[in-house]
Amino acid sequence: MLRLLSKPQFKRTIATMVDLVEQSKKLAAYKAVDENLKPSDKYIGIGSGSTVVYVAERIGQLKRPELVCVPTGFQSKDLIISNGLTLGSIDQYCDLDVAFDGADEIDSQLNLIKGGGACLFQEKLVASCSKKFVVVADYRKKSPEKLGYGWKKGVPIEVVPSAYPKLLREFVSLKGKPTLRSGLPGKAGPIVTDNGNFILDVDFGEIPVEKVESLNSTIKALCGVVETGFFVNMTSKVYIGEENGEVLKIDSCSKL
Ligand SMILES: O=C(CO)[C@H](O)[C@H](O)COP(=O)(O)O
Repeated sequence: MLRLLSKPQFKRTIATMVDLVEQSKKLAAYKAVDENLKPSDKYIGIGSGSTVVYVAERIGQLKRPELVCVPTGFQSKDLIISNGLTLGSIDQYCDLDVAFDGADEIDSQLNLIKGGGACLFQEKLVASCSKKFVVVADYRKKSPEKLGYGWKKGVPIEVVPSAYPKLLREFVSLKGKPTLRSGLPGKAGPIVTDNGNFILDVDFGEIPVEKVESLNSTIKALCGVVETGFFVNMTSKVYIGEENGEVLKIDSCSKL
């Protein structure tokens, strides 16, 4: 029988759910750092988002002043500095030992959708400069069969501002539903990325694992596209914090 929760009960339930998600992010991030940051590593990529906050926190606790951390955007730079880590930039250090980052969705081949925080270009640059790309996420991000199953906001695509009207048309021809990401409520008009570009969120519905790579290539070939939020064949390992407090570790041999 359906029982309605009182307002305080509802608030407590939401608070418990939020705690559970935060806890799972932290457990995944700590384990990923502990298992992947080797004593010989020196150059580290630090991604963006709320899960990577715990990656930076953990690395900060290790007190390794020799580490140089390369950010994927403004938030990430701030995280590096506030955790007492040494900041580098990708144009100084383009040969990284390992990069840690979050994801918006993960399929069974470890393809990702990223860019929920509008940092996808620099995230992909840093990931592609890293020997190992380690993803940290909570249990809500798993969509083994189809990207777009859990993540309903569309695939983030960073575009050159002057090209966006032409790209809106082209995404419709590709059977997508594009939306120019708005800066509201903080800013009237579109979001402007750390690279001075716009973000189009394009809803392609649910995308089967075997179609991700070709869709990504088609989008990349359009004039005006800077980068897509699909990360294909890039992920070395994924650490997922589960609801029960365990951390699921997946690599290319043990797919999701
Ligand atoms: O791609 C990203 C930002 O552009 C983030 O890594 C992604 O949105 C995941 O963020 P969170 O850890 O907060 O869920």
